Amino acid sequence: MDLFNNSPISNILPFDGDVHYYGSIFDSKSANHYFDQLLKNILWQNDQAIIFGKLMVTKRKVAWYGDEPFLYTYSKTTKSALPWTKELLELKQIIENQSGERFNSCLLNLYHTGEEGMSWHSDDEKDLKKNGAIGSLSLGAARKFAFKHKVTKQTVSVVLENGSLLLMKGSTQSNWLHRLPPTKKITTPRINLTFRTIVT
Ligand SMILES: O=C(O)CCC(=O)C(=O)O
Ligand SMILES: [Fe+2]
Repeated sequence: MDLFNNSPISNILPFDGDVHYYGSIFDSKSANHYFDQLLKNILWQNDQAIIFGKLMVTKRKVAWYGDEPFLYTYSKTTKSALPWTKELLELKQIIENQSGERFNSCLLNLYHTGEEGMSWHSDDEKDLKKNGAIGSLSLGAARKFAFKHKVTKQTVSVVLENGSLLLMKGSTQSNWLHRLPPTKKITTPRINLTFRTIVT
């Protein structure tokens, strides 16, 4: 772990939200270790999405883990959380220590290449704690991540590096959308973990 590169940094949003980019919190050896373990040990499944009113299977893979078999509903599908793996519990602990927040669940995404991304949305489902923090850990290929204000349409973007932590909190999800834009320039995979709090 890089203990010298983790001082709380300033808010990257100009108003109406709180987003902190910590940069890489792991050296590349640990980041690669976690990437390999997660690729192997997570139960990756194709996601479903409603696109132009039609239920489609996405290329991106997802997984859902938590303290309890929490039900999480989005895009009209409901998933029950699987029990934490050893690596996920280690990562949860590290991110809780870094951020000073507590989480009870984690949604994982596997993007095989840059051509897979995620379109504009906010993580404001009713199962999630209102204004709860979301800790986002990125492993593998560096990808651009963008925010767009729901009213002013102002955008802000940040590159999420291998081993990096991004913390979204406060009113961010109420006021801003975010997305992972697709790009043909990146041909290698990326895993993203978003640690969340489900209301119990
Ligand atoms: O892949 C990412 O960095 C973001 C994923 C995301 O926004 C989500 O899972 O809600
Ligand atoms: Fe999200």
